[in-house]
Amino acid sequence: MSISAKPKSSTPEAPKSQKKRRTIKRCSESDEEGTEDEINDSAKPKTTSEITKPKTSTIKQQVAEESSDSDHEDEEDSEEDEQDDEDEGDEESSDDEQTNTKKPTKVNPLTLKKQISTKTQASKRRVESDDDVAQVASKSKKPKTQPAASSSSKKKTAIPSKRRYDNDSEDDIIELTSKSIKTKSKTAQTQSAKSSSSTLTKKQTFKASKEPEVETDSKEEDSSDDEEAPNVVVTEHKGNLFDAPPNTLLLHACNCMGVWGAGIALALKKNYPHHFKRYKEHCESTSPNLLLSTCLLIPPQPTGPKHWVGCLFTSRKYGRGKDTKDDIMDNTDSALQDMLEQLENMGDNKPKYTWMCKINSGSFKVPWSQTKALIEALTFREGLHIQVVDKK
Ligand SMILES: Nc1ncnc2c1ncn2[C@@H]1O[C@H](COP(=O)(O)OP(=O)(O)OC[C@H]2O[C@H](OP(=O)(O)O)[C@H](O)[C@@H]2O)[C@@H](O)[C@H]1O
Repeated sequence: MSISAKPKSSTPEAPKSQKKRRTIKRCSESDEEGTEDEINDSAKPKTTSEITKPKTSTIKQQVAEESSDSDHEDEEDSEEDEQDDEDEGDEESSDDEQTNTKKPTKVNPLTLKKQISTKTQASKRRVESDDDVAQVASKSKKPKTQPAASSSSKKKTAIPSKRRYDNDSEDDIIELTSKSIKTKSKTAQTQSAKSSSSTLTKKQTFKASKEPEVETDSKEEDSSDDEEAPNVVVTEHKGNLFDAPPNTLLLHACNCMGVWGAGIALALKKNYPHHFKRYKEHCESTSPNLLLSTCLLIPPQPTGPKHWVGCLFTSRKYGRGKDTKDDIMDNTDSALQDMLEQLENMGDNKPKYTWMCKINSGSFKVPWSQTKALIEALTFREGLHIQVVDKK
């Protein structure tokens, strides 16, 4: 099977030479709450391998960064100050250097779509492959600039995940009838039906509308590789992210420093203290370099809103030490793909809905249109509708 590497750039000649891929342990593994353990035992997905996913992240050799964010709480300032000691140069010089040493990240949506589709399909097989390793297993370098790279160059490493699911919470969840979601989903399906005849037209279909597989066994793998997964569908509306129905995944962008100190992250910290605790513990137990470009899915907690919180590690630091826009986009792409892989491996235990704020568009200062285009270029075999909610 030929696996195409995910293109991270329209300029293949400019490899992101300083990036490496690593494997990290999922956050859920670090859960120490007895209740959660019990829940996990009782609500364990069908097989361990189903909740085992290849963990990937991109390590960026830390070019001179500095961060001196003063917008955060004292304890967070302290943390950042510690990090500042590791940094050198000011924000501008850091950005300049990063810009000079890293490739542009403009993505060709069509190329990306095709290659991501292939990658996603390949990743599931990798989960069951041979590479179960310890928490910090080295990974092959992510071939972000080699669209035609061989499968070995993008090989991921499967990590046994002890992901926990709050079965009680899910039992409590009422079958929701989010009219807007259903209406938009139907619209997406309709659009898909109209566009399905053209391979060049972006598909917006969900699994329910997927045509039955008729391939023979011998061709099953090849046909799976060739099968074009539907694009992730994004719709937007005004509102409060926290008004999502139960069993919704709330996605937001995070730094890797264990700090939710501003913007929607701060609001999450106040409204979802247990989720924040999980996030913080995860950051404290894992190197920022390993967290970057990954996604942490925190299930509903025993108390508080029955929401999942999805932390997309799109920047290593925050404030003035945040990554460049190009790097944030790059990291966002990888983190979202990581999220999709996890969702796929969850099977029926995945969150029912997915809501997102306009990630990266606040503190991280990346125009929302760029992030949105990136998300819409993603594909997901089971189909995914992300409702973007913004207060403004
Ligand atoms: N209740 C609500 N419902 C719906 N939308 C809401 C909302 N509240 C705010 N928004 C909008 O949500 C978007 C994102 O804006 P944000 O600045 O928050 O996030 P971002 O992704 O640019 O940056 C991430 C870093 O910001 C944080 O703070 P620190 O790094 O600690 O400094 C993190 O920790 C990360 O590191 C903006 O459109 C806001 O209008």
